[in-house]
Amino acid sequence: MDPLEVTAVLALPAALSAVGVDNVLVSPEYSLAQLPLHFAKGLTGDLASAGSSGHSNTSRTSESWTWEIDHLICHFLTTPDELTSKAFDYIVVGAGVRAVLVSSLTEDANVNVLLLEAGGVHYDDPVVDIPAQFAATFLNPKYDWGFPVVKQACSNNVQHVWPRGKGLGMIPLSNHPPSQDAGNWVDFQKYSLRAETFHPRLRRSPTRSPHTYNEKNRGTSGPVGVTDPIHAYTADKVFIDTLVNKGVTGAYIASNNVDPRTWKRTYSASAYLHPYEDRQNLVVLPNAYVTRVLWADEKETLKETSSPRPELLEKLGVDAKLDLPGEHHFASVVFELDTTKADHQTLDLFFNPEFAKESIRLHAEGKGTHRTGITAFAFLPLTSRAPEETSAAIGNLEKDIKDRIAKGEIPPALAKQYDIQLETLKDKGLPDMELIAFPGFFGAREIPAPGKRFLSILVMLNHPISRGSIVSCNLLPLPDRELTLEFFSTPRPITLRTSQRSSPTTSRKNSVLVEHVKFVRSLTEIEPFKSNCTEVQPGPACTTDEQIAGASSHTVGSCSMLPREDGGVVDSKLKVYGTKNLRVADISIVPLHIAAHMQTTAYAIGEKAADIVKGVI
Ligand SMILES: Cc1cc2nc3c(=O)[nH]c(=O)nc-3n(C[C@H](O)[C@H](O)[C@H](O)COP(=O)(O)OP(=O)(O)OC[C@H]3O[C@@H](n4cnc5c(N)ncnc54)[C@H](O)[C@@H]3O)c2cc1C
Repeated sequence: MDPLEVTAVLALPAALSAVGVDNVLVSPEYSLAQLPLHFAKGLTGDLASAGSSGHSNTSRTSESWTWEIDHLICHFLTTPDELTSKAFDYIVVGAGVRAVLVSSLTEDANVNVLLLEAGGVHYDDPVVDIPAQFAATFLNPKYDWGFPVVKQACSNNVQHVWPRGKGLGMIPLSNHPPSQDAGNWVDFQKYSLRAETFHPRLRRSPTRSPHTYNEKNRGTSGPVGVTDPIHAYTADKVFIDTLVNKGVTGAYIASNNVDPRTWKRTYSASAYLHPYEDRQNLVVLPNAYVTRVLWADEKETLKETSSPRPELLEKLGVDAKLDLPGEHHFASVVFELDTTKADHQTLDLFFNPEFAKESIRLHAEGKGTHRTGITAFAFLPLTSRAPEETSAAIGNLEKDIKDRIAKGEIPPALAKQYDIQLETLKDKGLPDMELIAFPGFFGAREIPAPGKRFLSILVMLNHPISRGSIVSCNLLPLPDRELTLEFFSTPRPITLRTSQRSSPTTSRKNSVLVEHVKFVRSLTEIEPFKSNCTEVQPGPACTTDEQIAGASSHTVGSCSMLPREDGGVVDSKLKVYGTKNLRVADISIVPLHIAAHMQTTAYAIGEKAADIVKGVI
């Protein structure tokens, strides 16, 4: 069969259906995560209502689609009607990391690019710009799609929600170059350095844990501003000193995507789009939800996203290969801080409207807590928990996987991934467990009484064994998806039998993640955690593994760059197999999870994609 050729995209409203193209870049891959639904309510103070300057707004329901675009924001934004008469060399769908590509392609004034973004524009929006407000975007429909996922018995039938960025430019905050297990390190380093300018901290606080960095791994002239935090929390010191006293290394103060000249966040739209709004060859249309890519022969259509399950896509007349998205599994343990031991200033203070208001005022003067996001992290090898127990557990896991491969329960492509993951888990130098010291309340259950201060330790699994799925249920009028997380299931659970406390019935949930949660709970036996922190969630009443089980964020791999026979969706030039001019250029091409948050990798992908699409490499 001849490769499929893209001729147009179909976006809502219907007026856009005739937009012609030579090339199409498709992205919209959403990551999975579960976050406490109430979380964002408290932290914003009155900021949410102070809110965005209201540049654009779209309300979307399954019945209606409303357009309200404010033309005044900047001239490169346009309306659907203006577009129908134009032809473009490239149509880019989704303005996450693809903003990098758009900026690079439009350097050539002869190349016309249309960028269609389903969300709105957030320039000059304090919720986005102010670093300490990062949590205010979570599950807020203005910034976050917040997809509900299918409830599953293997994760206690909890209703998880899957946050995904919505709007012009991906806006993550904490900045973590991955460990060197991330594939081609030299290539990665080249492109990630190209994206950032690192600003070392202007002033140093000798009493707090220092930020350390290797100059060779920091960029000096890229568009994304990154700095080490001006402000570190007392809770960070409690966290880091406790890990040091426990004898494990890997805790540090991380950098944030913040420009210290303005103390505002930098994100892909502010770095790669806003500065180029006078380019006549760039047309950006926000609030444009792409529903279909139209092929030249008009016989076949491809769903706007993902690499769904063949049997379901058959019903939709869509040809697709594999669906194996992976996810950083996630849980949290919340501790109340004892303020008689130290003046623990945490993000909980934003629950107080007066404090929140004063913080906004201070930020405008370049002062105060609003300049900083999350600061303290630790990346630890699985083996740092309890070396002997852990290596026995990894042995059990390996045996379990091999048995299932022998029974034909695990497809060959996934078996290859498991081989790599098992080697990573065994490696004493590579991190598998990530701990985030969140200076405030970040729990999945009830909101705490006002006035208290908290330290939440977020526990993330860097190399999860489970795989989820994203399945298209219908194409039009609006796309609908079935999102499944499959936490603790691959497809049936793979267990680590390390805990003496676990009975045979509870061992089903005795996953690596649960072991990590137990590690965090055990920190209360060590100083300074011991005197400063009392566990409130999941709380002392929670003693079985089932009760501990949690959820996650950061999905990759729904359009993996792999050989076709291993279930790959794109080739090494980002081209979707079997097509002539359709590419995917975003985090969904990463086939296997890495020990880092994803934005640095996403920017590296964006920078390299620009070289690929322009034919530089
Ligand atoms: C809540 C949350 C917090 C995070 N925090 C961090 C962090 O602190 N540090 C870090 O390193 N990483 C973080 N990440 C991960 C990081 O943000 C993502 O890995 C990264 O944004 C992925 O970039 P992307 O371009 O692939 O996708 P996205 O950034 O999700 O961009 C996809 C874009 O496409 C648009 N879109 C989707 N469907 C359509 C359609 N049909 N038509 C048109 N447009 C469409 C969406 O609205 C969105 O703007 C976080 C992720 C989440 C969800």
